[in-house]
Amino acid sequence: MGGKNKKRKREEDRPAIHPNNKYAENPPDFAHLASLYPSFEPFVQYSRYGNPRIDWTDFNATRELTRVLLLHDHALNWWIPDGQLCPTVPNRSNYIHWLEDLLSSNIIPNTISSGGKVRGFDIGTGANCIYPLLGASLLGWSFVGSDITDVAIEWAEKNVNSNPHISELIEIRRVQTDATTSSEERLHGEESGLSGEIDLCSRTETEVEPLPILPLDLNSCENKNYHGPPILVGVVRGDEKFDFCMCNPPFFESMEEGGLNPKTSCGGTSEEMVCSGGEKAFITRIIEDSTVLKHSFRWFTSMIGRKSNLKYLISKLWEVGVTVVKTTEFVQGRTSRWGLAWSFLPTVQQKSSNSLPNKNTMSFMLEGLQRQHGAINVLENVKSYFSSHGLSCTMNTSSFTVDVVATKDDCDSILKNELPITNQSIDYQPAKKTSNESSANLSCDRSGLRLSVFQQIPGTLLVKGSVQDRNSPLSGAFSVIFQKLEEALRNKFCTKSV
Ligand SMILES: C[S@@+](CC[C@H](N)C(=O)[O-])C[C@H]1O[C@@H](n2cnc3c(N)ncnc32)[C@H](O)[C@@H]1O
Repeated sequence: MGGKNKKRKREEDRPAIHPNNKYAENPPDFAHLASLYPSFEPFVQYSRYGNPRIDWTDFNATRELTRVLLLHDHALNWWIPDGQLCPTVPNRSNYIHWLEDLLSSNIIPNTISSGGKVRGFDIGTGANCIYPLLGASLLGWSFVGSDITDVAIEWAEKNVNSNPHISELIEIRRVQTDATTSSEERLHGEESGLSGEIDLCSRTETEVEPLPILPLDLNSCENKNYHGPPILVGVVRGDEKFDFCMCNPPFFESMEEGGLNPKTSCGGTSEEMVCSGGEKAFITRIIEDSTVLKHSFRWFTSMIGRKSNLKYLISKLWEVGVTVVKTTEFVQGRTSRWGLAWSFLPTVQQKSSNSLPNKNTMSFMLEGLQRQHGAINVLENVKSYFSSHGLSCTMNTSSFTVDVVATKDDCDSILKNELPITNQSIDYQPAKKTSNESSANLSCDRSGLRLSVFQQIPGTLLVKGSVQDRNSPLSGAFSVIFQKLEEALRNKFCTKSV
């Protein structure tokens, strides 16, 4: 009984289909579709209570369902050859709608696309080309869809060309497969011949600009590196800009690992489902590529099949210095997938604080913190940052504030030195501000700064700073000092493995 309740509770807690998804309120009606499409009719069976269903273990049934849903609900002509990965339309639509949310959230200012037209890059578009087809037909987005196999390129192009109303919006781009690169080779573009790796597939040939050397220690990616063809670096041209990239990666390291879900048959060849190191290595490569192409995309995103990989990948992201990480869960039936998004562009919040150097109040978010790094821990480190520069600080653990007293010389000391935040133990000072000295500090030649730490949601803290005396010498240096504090706290809290 308890077990049943727990299970029901778990299912209630699971995130639902995206509210903008066409199927959120109206799931596919098999009986209605069967009455409209005679080719679908033989695949629909009825329970003894008259409920229509299809046999999910029959590839032909799932493919025909996808075909009629794309035709009926999206006016799209579509087909794939036997055995190719067959997408489920409601599930794939969720990813598109999540991207729509990200783009409209304005977390990252819209500096990339021109004229409000959204442009995306679908890594591994597959024979089914499902994301560009849905993105273009639902939202008018334009896409480059890349892939490595002949069958994917051939059928993706067929699927695009069968839909003349959106075909102008989608370019299918072949990635050359003979250019498999190890991490070491990729570090030296000229050795791997990156400039020759693109087959632009009937588009005008454009040479890829030389790419900078990757700033990462690639050996740190355990021993299961990705050794396949290029993914973004060497495929995206130097002059291209995208609002986002997306990817449903090859999840598995081998077909055996993938196994076959006996309850469904969505097809999927080894080229589609398998790569060296599985999704963890594939997405790690996307992350590495994103450090090189950080200004070419507003958002980098990928789907993730295993929750255990999510933690590793998030920690990798903070290591490479992203400004923001977002995650979501995609649920269809009993299957969960996760969405991971990141960017290197200044978030709107960071941008607005940076663009107002003489502001008296600034703030930043620390996201993706490990559980043991709570507000108190961050507060202690704020105090230690200032006291390590010789400033006098009072920490109040009730209001979660640190009051800093600084002379002009103190300010100069912080601006000149870059002392790292250490793990030094901290002497707590009384929470109450009692000494006369403290009030005197806030006047005349001495100035006061107040730093506050707020818990937003688990794992996310807001750090706010405000100048207490607008005429103080500290006021002019406040934004620089605050940015240095932000950098030090990010280095301390946002770079360790989760
Ligand atoms: C899991 S399938 C996804 C297909 C389709 N996007 C979908 O969601 O159904 C992964 C795709 O990635 C392609 N792929 C593998 N390595 C690639 C690479 N380096 N660049 C581009 N595509 C790649 C495979 O050929 C395959 O079509």
